[in-house]
Amino acid sequence: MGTVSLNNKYAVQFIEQNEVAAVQDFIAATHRKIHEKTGAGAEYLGWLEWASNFDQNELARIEETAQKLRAKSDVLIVIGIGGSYLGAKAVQDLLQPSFGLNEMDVIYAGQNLSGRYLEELLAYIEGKEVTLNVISKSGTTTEPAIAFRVLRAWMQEKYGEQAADRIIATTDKTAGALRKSVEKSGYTSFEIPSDIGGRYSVLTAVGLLPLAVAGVDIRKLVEGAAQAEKELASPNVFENDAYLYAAYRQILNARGHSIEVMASFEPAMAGLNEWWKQLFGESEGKQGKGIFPASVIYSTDLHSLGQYLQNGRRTLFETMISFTADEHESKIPYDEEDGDGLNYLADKTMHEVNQQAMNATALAHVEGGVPVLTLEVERMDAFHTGYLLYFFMKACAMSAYLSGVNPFDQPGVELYKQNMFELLGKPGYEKKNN
Ligand SMILES: O=P(O)(O)OC[C@H]1O[C@H](O)[C@H](O)[C@@H](O)[C@@H]1O
Repeated sequence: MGTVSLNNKYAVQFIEQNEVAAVQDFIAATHRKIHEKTGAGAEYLGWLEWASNFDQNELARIEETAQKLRAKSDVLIVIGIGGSYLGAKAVQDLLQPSFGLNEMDVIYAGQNLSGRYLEELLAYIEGKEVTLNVISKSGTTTEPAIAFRVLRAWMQEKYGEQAADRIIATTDKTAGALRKSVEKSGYTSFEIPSDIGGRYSVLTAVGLLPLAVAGVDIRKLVEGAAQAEKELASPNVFENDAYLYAAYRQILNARGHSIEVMASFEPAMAGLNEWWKQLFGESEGKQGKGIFPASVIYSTDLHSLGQYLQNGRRTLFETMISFTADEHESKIPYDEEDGDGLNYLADKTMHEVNQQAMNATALAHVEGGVPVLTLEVERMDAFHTGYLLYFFMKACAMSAYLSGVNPFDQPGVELYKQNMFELLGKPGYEKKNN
C-alpha cells in the first residue's frame, strides 16, 4: 500500500476490474510517453523529477530569504493568480491553524480585480511592516500586475529607496515585464523553471518561498513529493494508484459521469480543493472534453449541496479524501442529564464520528447512483501534503493524455484576456467588442 492509496470499495458496483485491466496497455504506453517526454506538451514535464533532484543551493536560498523576510515583516503579501498562488494558499490552509494568526501573516493579492478587496488589504497593512512576493510566470498577467503597481507605490511611499529590499519577484528567467523590473530595480528574484507550468509549480520557489515564510517545513513537503515519485513510478495500473485514479476517472467519464466532486470532511482542505480544480480544469478542459472539477466540504455542504448529490442529475462521481490517523484528542463528553441524547457517543473522538459521517455519506451516495472513490491519506502534515500534490499532478497528466488532450497548455484562458484588453482600450488591440 502506498503513502496515499485509492480505495474503490464504494465504486466496485460501477466499475469492473476487467475494465481497468483493459486500459493497462494504454496506461503503459502513456507512462512511456510521460517518462520519455514524447507526448504533447512534453517540454513542460520539469515537475516530474523535480523533487528528487531538488537543487540544494536553491532550497537553502529559499530558506535564507524566508528568514530575512520573517525578520523584517509583520505581513508578507503574495501577489499572484492561478498557479502562481493557489499552491501556496492550499498548503498554508491545510497545514496551519484554522483560527488566529500564524507565526507569520501571509496574505494574498492580485488574484482578483476587486477594489473593495484591495482597499481593505491596504487598510489592514496600515502601520505594519510589509514585504511583497510578486509571482508571475509570464510576468504579464493583468490582475497581479495591477496589484503590484498599487502595492509597490504603497511600499515606495512607506519605505522610499528601501522598498526594493522588501520586494521579491518570482518569474521566468528571461521573459516578461516582471523580469525587466527585476533587472531595473534590483529586486531579489527566483526563477520559475521554463519547463514547469504554473499549475505544476507549487514545489518550486513559487510555492516554497511563501510557505517557508509562513513557517511550513518545506523540506518535508519536497521529501513527500520525492517519495511519491518513487512510489508512483510503475507503469502498471494495479501498482500505481495515481494511474488507477486516472483510469477510474476516465472510465466513469466515458459512462456519463462527467463531473467529479472532490469531497473532504476537513475544512482545512478548502484551499487544496481550489488548487486541484485549477490543475484538472486547465489540464483537461479543452477540445470539448474534460471532467468538470467541483468540490465540497462536508459536513457543511451536506446541508446545502447534499440534496443534489443524493438525488439530482446522475452525471457525478465523487472522490473523498480520508485522513486515517486519529490525531486529535477531542472527545464527545459524557453528560449526566443526557438531555440531547448524545451519551451513546460519549468518549468517542471527533475523528471517529467524522469517519462514520464519511462512510454514511458514501453509502448514501452509492445508493443514489454516485460512484465514490476514496483517497486514503494518513495525516495532514507537510510530508503527506507533498506526496498528495505529486499524486494529483501525476494522475492529472495521465488522465489528460488518456482523454486525448495536452495536459500542459491552456489555450482557452486567452480569450477573456484579449477581450479585456480590447474593452479597456489597451493600445494595439482592436475593438471588436465595442
Ligand atoms: O503566473 P502567470 O503567468 O501570471 O499566470 C497565472 C495564471 O494565468 C492564467 O490563469 C493561466 O491559465 C494559469 O495557468 C496561470 O497559472
